[in-house]
Amino acid sequence: MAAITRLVKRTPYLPCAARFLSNAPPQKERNVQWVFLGCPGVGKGTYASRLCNLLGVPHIATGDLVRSELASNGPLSSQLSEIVNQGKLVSDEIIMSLLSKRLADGEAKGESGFILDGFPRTIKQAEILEGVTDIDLVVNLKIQEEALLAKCLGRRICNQCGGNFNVASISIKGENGRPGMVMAPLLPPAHCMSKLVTRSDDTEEVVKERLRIYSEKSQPVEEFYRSRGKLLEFDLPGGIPESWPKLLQALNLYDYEEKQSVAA
Ligand SMILES: Nc1ncnc2c1ncn2[C@@H]1O[C@H](COP(=O)(O)OP(=O)(O)O)[C@@H](O)[C@H]1O
Repeated sequence: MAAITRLVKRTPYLPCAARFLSNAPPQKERNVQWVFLGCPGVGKGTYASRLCNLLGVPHIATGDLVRSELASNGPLSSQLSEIVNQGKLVSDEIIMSLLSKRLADGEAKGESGFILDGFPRTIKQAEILEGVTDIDLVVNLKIQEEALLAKCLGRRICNQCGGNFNVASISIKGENGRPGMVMAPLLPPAHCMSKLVTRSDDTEEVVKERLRIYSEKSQPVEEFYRSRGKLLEFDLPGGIPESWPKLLQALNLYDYEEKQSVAA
């Protein structure tokens, strides 16, 4: 984490989304350092990568780092493949080493700021992160539990362009005061259709284990950040068309997106 430590020492931080957009005179600003938390399948990757495009910061997903290490057939590959395909968590040491390397590579390329997705996933990881840098904001994405399994099982990746899609069509009836929810599938363009693959850890058995591990090991991380006043809870009201504008509003970024699209 040397890269991240140096990064922080050089630059003061903006503590939250509202400050990020405030009209206060610019300080020596650095880009946002945000974290996305949420159960497997909730949509962390989708919303984190959209926000990263908007804010011009890298989207760093530790799941992607693990998958690319696996695909490299390096010394850790067989150990990682067993852990990931059982739905277990990779050790904190391995994750910290993959993440430090990713941050150092980014820093060498001149990256500043980030949105972390899938990290921290344990209290130990949150403590290590807190020891080396300031996180401005932690977004805790939530969705009705019934939708999670279907969303994970519907995930598809295009093995050519790497795009993420979802073939699940979700419709949950509202009852006992709980609102209903409809989520249309997120289908790929025609040229990706025949190249869709499913992640090897997105089987029903493994997803259920990942959800169990999330509540045991990762849910306490929500409280870690809540107690520090950094947690923004966000209940996804539906699919991207309903959720994206509301997320921007919650982050005080609605006008920012409009200004960016006018400038483009
Ligand atoms: N921060 C982390 N700590 C430990 N293991 C991780 C971490 N991030 C990713 N992994 C490993 O990579 C797998 C895939 O992660 P990810 O793509 O984030 O999946 P999910 O869809 O469950 O959010 C996890 O099940 C776990 O084995």
